[in-house]
Amino acid sequence: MKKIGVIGPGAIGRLFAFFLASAGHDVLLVCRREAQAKAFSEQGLTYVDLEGRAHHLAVEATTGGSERLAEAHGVIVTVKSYDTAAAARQIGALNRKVPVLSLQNGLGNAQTLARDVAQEQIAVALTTHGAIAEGEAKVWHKGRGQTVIGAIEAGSEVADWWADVLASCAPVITPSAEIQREIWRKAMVNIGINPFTALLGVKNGQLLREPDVLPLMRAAVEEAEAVAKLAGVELSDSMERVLDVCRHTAENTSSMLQDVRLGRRTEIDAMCGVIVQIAEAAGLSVPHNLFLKNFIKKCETNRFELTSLELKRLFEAFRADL
Ligand SMILES: NC(=O)C1=CN([C@@H]2O[C@H](COP(=O)(O)OP(=O)(O)OC[C@H]3O[C@@H](n4cnc5c(N)ncnc54)[C@H](OP(=O)(O)O)[C@@H]3O)[C@@H](O)[C@H]2O)C=CC1
Ligand SMILES: CC(C)(CO)C(=O)C(=O)O
Repeated sequence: MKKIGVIGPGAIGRLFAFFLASAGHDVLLVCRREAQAKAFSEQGLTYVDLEGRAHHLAVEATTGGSERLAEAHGVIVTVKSYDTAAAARQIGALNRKVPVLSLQNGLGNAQTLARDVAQEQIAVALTTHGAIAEGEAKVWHKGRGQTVIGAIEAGSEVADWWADVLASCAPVITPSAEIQREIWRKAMVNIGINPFTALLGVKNGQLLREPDVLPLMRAAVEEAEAVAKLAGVELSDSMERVLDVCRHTAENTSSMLQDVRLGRRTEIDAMCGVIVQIAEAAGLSVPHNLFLKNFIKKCETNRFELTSLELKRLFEAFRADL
């Protein structure tokens, strides 16, 4: 059994912490707020399974960051992409080699971790499990998913180490020798779903019933596929995958819709933002991704919801002004 630190015990961190702890691993939840660490220490971790049954486990939690992580055999990063740099610094301060797993969405998390952590220590996992955090110490498991794991450095054994640790507890772990490709594939799905659900205020499945919006989703995903190609990753059929995920996660409230509803920052910069950045550097026009990036930013500061016709007209006006 291993001692595993989880930096960022929000929805997905709590879900995997529960999987690990219930398989007998020793889990340390690394929080950034004292109130959260206190809630875990006093109430334990509550996991509500897919049938709605609640399970409680005692867990260790700290705001002690690097000092308390000193004993960990491995560290999982489950902060949002814009907080990855802070988590990387905490791991870098350990000053020793420890297997690290980025269990996050978005483009660029592994590169951010690699500023403070040796590349050979870093693995990335992409998961389609769905989880919603409630309060400080409870998580609802909202969709059974699959998890793909790969190392970012060829030849590194770090992904096998993590696959072994997680195989005992998290359902369906698939090792991948092509993790960069998986990261881009997941980004395509997030670009095709997340900003649209957030702007319309709808669950994932509703997008399938929005004829005014489906062409915008397709165009955004095709722009992102062209940018992936510039980055050396050839993808095809991304829109079909988007539609498939909408069907399979029809009742999900996407993470971006949850964020805007709660007045939190979204991960748009690590999705459409990266697409815009790479495209601009290469002189490629990506109006749909630029539109989504700009309007999600507006939505973060001043929440609004649009009808699909309003969204279509807003994009047409935006494009005419470019
Ligand atoms: N939820 C889901 O179903 C899925 C999420 N993902 C991805 O997983 C990642 C995490 O998402 P999710 O769990 O939903 O996000 P949450 O916002 O629920 O959780 C993130 C947590 O990280 C904490 N945090 C941020 N910085 C630090 C730090 N330096 N030290 C300690 N804690 C920190 C936050 O603390 P605070 O409470 O103080 O803000 C918050 O509790 C994202 O990239 C997301 O896209 C992927 C698949 C599914
Ligand atoms: C796959 C999807 C779209 C599921 O909701 C997701 O990853 C998210 O919400 O961030």
